[in-house]
Amino acid sequence: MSHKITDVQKNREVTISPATRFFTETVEVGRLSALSFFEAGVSLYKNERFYWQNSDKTLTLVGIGHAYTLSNQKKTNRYMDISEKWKQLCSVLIKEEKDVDPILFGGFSFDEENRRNSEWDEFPSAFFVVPSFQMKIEEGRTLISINMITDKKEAAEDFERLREERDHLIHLAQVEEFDFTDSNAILSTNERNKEHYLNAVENVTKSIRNGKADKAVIARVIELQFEHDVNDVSVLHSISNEQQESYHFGLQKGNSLFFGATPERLIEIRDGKAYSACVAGSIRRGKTAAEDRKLGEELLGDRKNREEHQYVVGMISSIFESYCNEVRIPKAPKLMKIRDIQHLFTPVEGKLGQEVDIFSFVEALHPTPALGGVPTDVALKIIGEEEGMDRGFYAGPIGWTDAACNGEFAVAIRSSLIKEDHAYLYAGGGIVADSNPEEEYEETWVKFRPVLRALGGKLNG
Ligand SMILES: C=C(O[C@H]1C=CC=C(C(=O)O)[C@@H]1O)C(=O)O
Ligand SMILES: [Mg+2]
Repeated sequence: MSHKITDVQKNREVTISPATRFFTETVEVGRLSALSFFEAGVSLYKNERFYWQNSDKTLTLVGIGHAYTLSNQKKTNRYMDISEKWKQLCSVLIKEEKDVDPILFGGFSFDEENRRNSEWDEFPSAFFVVPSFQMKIEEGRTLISINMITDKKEAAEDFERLREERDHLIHLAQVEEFDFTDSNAILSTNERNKEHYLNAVENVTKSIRNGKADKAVIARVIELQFEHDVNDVSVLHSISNEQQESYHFGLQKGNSLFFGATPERLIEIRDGKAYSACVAGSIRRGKTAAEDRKLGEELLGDRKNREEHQYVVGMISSIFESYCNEVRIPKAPKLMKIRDIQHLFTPVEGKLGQEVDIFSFVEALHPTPALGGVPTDVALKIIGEEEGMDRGFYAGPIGWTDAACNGEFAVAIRSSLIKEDHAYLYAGGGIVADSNPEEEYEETWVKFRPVLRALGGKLNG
């Protein structure tokens, strides 16, 4: 059994100096389960792991250990701050042709202006990690990299120890029989404050009718208490199995795991093109195929839902028009049918005229009116006044980038924060002039379902 490489790990807080170097080395292995690799890191890197799979299932990432963390405590300039620090690190990257680009993975809080004491206290306004051990599964290939950032002149020995550790993790992932089906027994479910939520929706519709805003997304939280600490890997396993159409993510920090299965891409940059998605407007799935079709038709023709959706299309398309050439946006939304819910969906794509920093795209897009509202600043103020909670990383951008400026961020909805034997689940909905509080309340239950099921909770309806 190898041990944790503490002297290498200590370097994770180094600030970039003229001596700093960023080493990476990749090996290709045979097929290896991503969650087995994640779990192989449990004893030595229990709270320093992440997991990501895109909705197309063409990319899976696992990170174990922190070669470096980037965080930001400030309210302003957090996107460019992370971007600049990452660029500095990449400028001292030493890699060979065969090596995969190191990944920076993490996310941003929803709104730094509206933080309060809460379950999110250990999450700063931005939190990103360069993993010590990085797994990337793409195009049928499984690539494991070591990343090491150091100021030491003589780093060969440290690197050799990381190689031993890597081999140990790969071996464990290959042979260990991990139990992914560990069930999490729930002791209680606390809706916190239903009345508060219903009143908030009522107040927001009034404000909208009075012309204060066009739309604002109001969310709520439910809290689960478990008999034991929740098993992180079994939750990730369950959510990935059940939510085939969504992005899957898990990010550990301190004693917490933030995880979810979101259908909503914020931005992807790939080969000089940018992709986003407008996902807003919802209805439940039908019990039969015929009822499902009928509900889908109803959603496509529903004025309130079309209005919720159109604000998102308006905002995302105007950002794309300013960043891209050849912007393509279908005229009318389609249906996105996922396991528990149907949404109105409009894909957006454009060609980038020049290299665009993915963080500046994230900054321009976040929050879209699918999570914030219209106008954005007024909606954020309304959310701060009416919701009465800290969204933390819920509804914020979560994803990855690499040294070549590629990357993808999704919107962290259908998500939950697990803290040992507690879980906090978040769901919200777009409120417009003729929204109805009870109907919105029901819609949040449909949105809680994926995460509630993954946590072993009972489903409402
Ligand atoms: C804010 C959430 O969903 C957004 C995304 C899709 C549909 C939405 C809606 O119909 O209200 C919301 O705008 C959430 O799931 O917590
Ligand atoms: Mg809605």
